[in-house]
This record gives sequence, C-alpha cells and structure tokens, in this order.
Amino acid sequence: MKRDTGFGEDIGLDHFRPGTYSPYRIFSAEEWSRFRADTPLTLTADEIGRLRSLNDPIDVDEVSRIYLAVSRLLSAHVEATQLLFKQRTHFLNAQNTTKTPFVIGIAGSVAVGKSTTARVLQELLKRWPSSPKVDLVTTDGFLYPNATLRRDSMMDRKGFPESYDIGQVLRFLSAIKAGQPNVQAPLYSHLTYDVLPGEFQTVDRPDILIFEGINVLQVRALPEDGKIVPFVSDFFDFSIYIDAPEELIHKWYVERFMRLRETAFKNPESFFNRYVTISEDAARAVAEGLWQNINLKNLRENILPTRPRADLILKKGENHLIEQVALRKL
Ligand SMILES: Nc1ncnc2c1ncn2[C@@H]1O[C@H](COP(=O)(O)OP(=O)(O)OP(=O)(O)O)[C@@H](O)[C@H]1O
Ligand SMILES: CC(C)(CO)[C@@H](O)C(=O)NCCC(=O)O
Repeated sequence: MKRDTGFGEDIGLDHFRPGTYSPYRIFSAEEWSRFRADTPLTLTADEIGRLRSLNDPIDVDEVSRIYLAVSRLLSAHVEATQLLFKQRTHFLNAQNTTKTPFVIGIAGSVAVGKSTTARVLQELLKRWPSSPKVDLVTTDGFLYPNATLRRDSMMDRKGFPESYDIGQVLRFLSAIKAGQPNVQAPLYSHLTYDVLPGEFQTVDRPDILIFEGINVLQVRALPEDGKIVPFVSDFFDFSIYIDAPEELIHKWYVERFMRLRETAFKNPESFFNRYVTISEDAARAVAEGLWQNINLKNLRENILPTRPRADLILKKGENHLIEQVALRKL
C-alpha cells in the first residue's frame, strides 16, 4: 500500500520518484515504538540512573519510545555479523582469525544531537549480551589543529571536509577493522576549541565502535591517477543520520551557545570566554554569525547531501522528539 508520509519527498531522494519507489521504509514514531512490544525492552532503575548520569537532557520516555527499538535493531545486526564470522571461520577451517568491532557511523548537522544520541545508544547497546564493550569516538579529534587552519586561512571552514585529516581517519578505521589492539584516536577540546596535542583515546578491540561526526558519510572525489580510495563509510557496518528541520537545528545551536555562555565559557581557558562579558544581544549575534556563515553552509553543502547514504534516518521535531524513522529496506 502506498503511504504518503511526506518524508519520502523530503529526504533528498527525488531521483527515486517518491511515492513510486523509495529505498526506505518510513515509520511514524508511534509505529516505530511498537517494535519494543515483543521483547522485554524496559529500562531497569540502574540503567535509567546511568543514562541520567550522562547529564544529557534526553527524556527517559523518549529512550523507551524510540531508542530502545533502535538498539534492538542494531543488536540484531551485531549478532548476525558475529554469527556469520563464526560460521565463516568454521567453514574455512581458519585459525587465528581476529574478531573485529562492529562499526556504527552517526552523521548529521552540528548541534542536531549526534553526541547525545551516540552516548544514549552506547549505554543501551552495552546491555545486550553480544556487545558488552561499546566505545565511542568523535571525528572532532581528526580536525587539523587551529594553527594549521589559521595558516591556511581555514578557521571559518572548521567542520568542512577540507578541515579534517581524512588520511588519519582512514588509517584509524583500517586499524580498528583489522582488529588491532590499543588503537589511538586523537582528541579535541571544545574548551580550547582545538585538538589536544599528544592526547589520545585508546580503543582496544570493543564489540562495537560508534564513530560520530558531521562528515562520516561524506565521499571524496576519486583521484585522477585512478587509485582506489576508500570512503570512511566503507568501514561501517551500519550508519545513522540524525535529521531535523534547519530552523530547529538553528535554534538548538544558538540555545546551546547561550547556555554554554552561562557555564563552560566562563572558564578563563575557554576559547569563547571573550563572549561572557559582552551583552546578551551581542553574544547572540556571534552565535547567529557562526551558524549562518559556517555551520548552516556546511549543512547545506556537505552534510545534508549525505543523508540518502544512511541505513537509518531519525527525524526530529520540536524538543528533539523523534517524529519519523526511515529504515533502508534490506
Ligand atoms: N535527545 C535530546 N533531547 C533533548 N536535548 C537534546 C537531545 N539531543 C541533543 N540535545 C541538545 O541539543 C544540543 C546539541 O546536542 P549535541 O551536542 O549532542 O549535538 P551534536 O550534533 O553532537 O553537536 P556538535 O556537532 O556540535 O558536536 C545540546 O544542547 C544538547 O543538550
Ligand atoms: C567541531 C565542529 C566542527 C563539529 O563538532 C563544530 O562544533 C564547530 O566547531 N564548528 C565551527 C563553527 C562553530 O564554532 O560552531
């Protein structure tokens, strides 16, 4: 039965002639929430406590309504992949094969809620017996240092494809997928607004790696010398795009900036400390400028076009509540 949800037209898949064929099956939040009915998908008090301790504003009802079913779907993929690995090892009579992490990519605009979603999914995925160890890495650490961005006049291009050391990203993911122990990921500080020189996060053979960032579904132009270059997403077993109307993300970005002005920016070491003493209106104008000139441009030019590459699209409305879910048909 053809259903007109309005979402198909909206997800950048015009060439699929929406309404006729879409690679996605679209669910309303209510339909999606029913997927938890057939398994004991309730949160224990302990889990609710752990989610609260993340200090994210996410509502526990929203976790039960939407994210539990997402974690169940992901866990089914993890289990199927692990089983396939076992059977292949047996079939090939192979020895010394290394189990490699299941890699989940999370993409979407600046301030759409990627980090929050990633932290919640990390907590939820840990409760499944097949994946007790779930690590989370963000692509922020793979940005070039500010000194390099300044030298190349790219400070207003932070977050654009050219501001990341993509070779370093690919080397990191290759090492993860090769099952190497103690792989190091560089770290970024939102306090200093710069990468942390010589500081790393160690990723040691987790069951799942969540790799989160605005650029994770981007593709690169093929080099003219005919060499094959991998895309970041070649290393993903599953990818999620967090979506929301532009105007809402805009609002969330400015609200977060104004909230940080009352908290983190007050730290004298904060890159944004200078905006604590200016008037509220002037600070709001700074946030508006950063949104319009950098993050919105980047969303339109480089992030939104990657949405049709995701396996799962979570579309938010007011208050970050998920309104629609689009799942790629297998
Ligand atoms: N599910 C949610 N419920 C309520 N608030 C949320 C939710 N997700 C994110 N937020 C709020 O929205 C803002 C942006 O979220 P977050 O920092 O997770 O975004 P992000 O996509 O990781 O951004 P960036 O790319 O800048 O790191 C934050 O103020 C966060 O607290
Ligand atoms: C580090 C990124 C690119 C992504 O998280 C983003 O938070 C950022 O710094 N964007 C540049 C413009 C701004 O300061 O919002």
